[in-house]
Amino acid sequence: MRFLTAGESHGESLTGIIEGIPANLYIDIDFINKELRRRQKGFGRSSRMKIEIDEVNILSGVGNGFTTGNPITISIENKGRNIELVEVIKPRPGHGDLVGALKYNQKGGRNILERASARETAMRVALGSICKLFLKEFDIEIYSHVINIGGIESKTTYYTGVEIERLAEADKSNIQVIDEKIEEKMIGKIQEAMEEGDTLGGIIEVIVKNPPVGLGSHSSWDMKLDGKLAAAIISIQGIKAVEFGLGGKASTTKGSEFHDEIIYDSKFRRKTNNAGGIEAGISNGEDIVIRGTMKPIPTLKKPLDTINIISKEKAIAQFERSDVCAVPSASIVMENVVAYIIADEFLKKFGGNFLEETKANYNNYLKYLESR
Ligand SMILES: Cc1cc2nc3c(=O)[nH]c(=O)nc-3n(C[C@H](O)[C@H](O)[C@H](O)COP(=O)(O)O)c2cc1C
Ligand SMILES: C=C(O[C@@H]1CC(C(=O)O)=C[C@@H](OP(=O)(O)O)[C@H]1O)C(=O)O
Repeated sequence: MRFLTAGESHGESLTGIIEGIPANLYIDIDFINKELRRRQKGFGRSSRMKIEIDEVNILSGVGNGFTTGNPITISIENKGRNIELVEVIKPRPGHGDLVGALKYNQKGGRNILERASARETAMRVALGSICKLFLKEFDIEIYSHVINIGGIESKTTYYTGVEIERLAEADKSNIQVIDEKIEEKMIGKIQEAMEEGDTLGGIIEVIVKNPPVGLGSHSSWDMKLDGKLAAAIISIQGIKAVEFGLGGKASTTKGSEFHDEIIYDSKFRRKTNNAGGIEAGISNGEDIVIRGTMKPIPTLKKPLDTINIISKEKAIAQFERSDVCAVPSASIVMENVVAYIIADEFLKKFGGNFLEETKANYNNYLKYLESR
């Protein structure tokens, strides 16, 4: 598979093309639009989220509700495009304004931020949700929840014992968190930052339920599933760290505690899941558990010091309408970016130009696994 997105934050619309989804997959447009709305929620987002009501328009690759095997083109209108676009000559530390203006020989940061902006993630969610629909055909589901905002923590799923069944509950919350009491505290923390003219980041956990053994490969660096997932997640605006399973805690855990002992219970399983479901770049059949850390939003109402690109004099960074915290939205983006990588690897392994063919290949593989 491959995909491409195009479109500026305040341009006419966003466009995306995804190629390689097999024919005969039912495209539930309501599901895609619901994913887009999930991405827009969250206390701490700017007024832009009240202007945009993201909805897809499918322009190719789908007929009578089913994929045809042709490239699928999607567009999403930018309802928030009618604002005055001023040049950004007092670049914001942490955004793309200065680096982009220098690299592309632009007077200021406007043309850069228009594309660096996380508006682009609306299209990645739309395309990723097609991948989610594909994965659902194989009972693979992807969940996320926010486990930290500005230092306020919620339990991680897999080693502190939050039952995996509760993951869907995060959707009921305004900020994609499982625990209501923690939700209140997190909202309080965002409110505080808002009043101080500051911003916040946090940590997101994504769980892939029911992946088969064998996605990705150990055999070359660019075929490893963890490497592909990490690259895709780090490419989300603002994400600065990615970890799998126990992640950073691996450095302080003994081998005897870290590694997941192998058991056999009609199939090969693990007693624990500290590896986060991937060993040697290959999924091991346990849930895939990934965390992404998001930095605080770079645009501050109480701006940081910077330098005027034209005069080279000291200045304070330009402020324009901005989110204070977008971790809940990034959580939905992360789910969908993960969906693309998992679907891509799934198709690399099982192939098929039409859904029934992929299913037959998959069922054959499951039979083979049973025989091991
Ligand atoms: C959902 C989402 C919303 C964001 N909203 C803003 C915002 O309103 N203002 C801002 O300065 N940055 C925002 N960001 C982060 C910037 O887009 C990002 O920091 C910038 O493009 C630079 O990229 P980098 O942080 O990956 O280096 C947002 C990120 C995400 C994922
Ligand atoms: C538009 C979205 O997010 C935007 C991401 C963003 C940035 O700099 O990344 C800056 C803000 O844009 P604006 O200045 O127009 O309010 C966010 O609202 C979106 O998520 O759909």
